Amino acid sequence: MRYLIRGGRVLCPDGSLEELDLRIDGDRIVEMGAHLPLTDSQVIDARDRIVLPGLVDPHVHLREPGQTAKETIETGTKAAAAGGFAHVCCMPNTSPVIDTKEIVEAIIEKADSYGYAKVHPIAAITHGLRGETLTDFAALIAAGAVGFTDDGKGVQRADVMRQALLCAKELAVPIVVHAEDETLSRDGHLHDGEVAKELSIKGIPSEAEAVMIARDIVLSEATGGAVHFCHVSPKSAVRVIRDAIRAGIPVTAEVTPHHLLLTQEEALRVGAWGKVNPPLRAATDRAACVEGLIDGTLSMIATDHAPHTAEEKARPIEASPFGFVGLEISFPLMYTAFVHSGIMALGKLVDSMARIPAERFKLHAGILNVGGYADLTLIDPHAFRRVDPETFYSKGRATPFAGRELTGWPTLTIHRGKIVFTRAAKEESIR
Ligand SMILES: NC(=O)N[C@@H](CC(=O)O)C(=O)O
Ligand SMILES: [Zn+2]
Ligand SMILES: [Zn+2]
Repeated sequence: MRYLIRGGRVLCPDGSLEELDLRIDGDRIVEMGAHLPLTDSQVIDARDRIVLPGLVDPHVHLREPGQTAKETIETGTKAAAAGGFAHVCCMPNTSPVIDTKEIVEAIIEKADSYGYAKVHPIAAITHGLRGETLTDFAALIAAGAVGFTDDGKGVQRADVMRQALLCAKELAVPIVVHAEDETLSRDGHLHDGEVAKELSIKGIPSEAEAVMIARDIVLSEATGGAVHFCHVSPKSAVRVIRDAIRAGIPVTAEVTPHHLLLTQEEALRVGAWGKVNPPLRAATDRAACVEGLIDGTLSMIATDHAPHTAEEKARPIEASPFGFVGLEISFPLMYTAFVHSGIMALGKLVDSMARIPAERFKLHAGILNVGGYADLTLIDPHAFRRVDPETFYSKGRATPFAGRELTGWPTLTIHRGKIVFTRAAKEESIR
């Protein structure tokens, strides 16, 4: 199949927007230029659209194998396509845990058979996420794993983390850190602040996250093993990561749209739909995350898409699991808050949502160029729509952003030369 994507403003690798046509042949971009001839290609009208590289999300939970009432590889990758993502890294806290090469291979194969988006498993650091013995990193990488994490839990033992970093250095992959010291976080449900106090709910202090980040920076420096910090949320953590990067220690970090845009007060408004780990914190923490995004300390945006069933997220806060969905609204959330508002250049946002995560996990993705894979996303920078969880492809419905008016919605997603998502024209602007 040949497509001619015509008349759009294309985000070029140097960050500029240029009115260019793109030709796709098979799974590749074969031509980019002004006013390309039709030559037996099917036209995709991209006037009034911005053309971006397919986005890359370094942190999603697809829940397969084992938790298919929450999500499946099929529904999760459909949600990715609807959010403009061509690549997602999936987390290993499934059941069974992604700790064998057979499970890694099965996930990749299944995702490829659907073809909505590429899935790159991040395998477990330790068997069963028990925090004790390392998995077979080399075998898991050979099967397609792009990093290692015990996400959902922090690796409590420093000796185990040091060993993991030594192996990671040897194999040139990052250790992806969910930072949570359980001696400080245990039994907590919300940020340890005013709202938790008001609701008489046990809190999770910022230090539970920051002390483990500080520990792993020290271990990264000592071993030379690379660390990627997940979903950074407290001010203290942003500061120590910034210092570590300045000191040349091989660390990177991601931040979520929810930690950039929301605070602990959400619990009063949306209850368990705003319960997430790490928790939505204080206004000073949120401001520090924004500062970290702007200055490049937090160089990647991750959704931490964490679907649960409607029943689970309808429970009272203390009985509900941590996490909510994000894939289908992450780009419009970020675009509206940071680009439409004039705070950040589009090129920088897309770097943080495509090029930089692709580089970190060595994915062939994240920029538009001739000869590269035809993974791309058309964005409507004009229309405003409200977030309506009922329209999600994900099985998850919970999000504290329900009802928000956003712009910058993906209207068409192409993955490996195939159209994998189009937004229905009837979903027109509300403004
Ligand atoms: N973020 C969450 O609140 N939940 C995640 C686990 C995690 O990312 O730590 C989940 O798997 O549900
Ligand atoms: Zn986590
Ligand atoms: Zn996660």
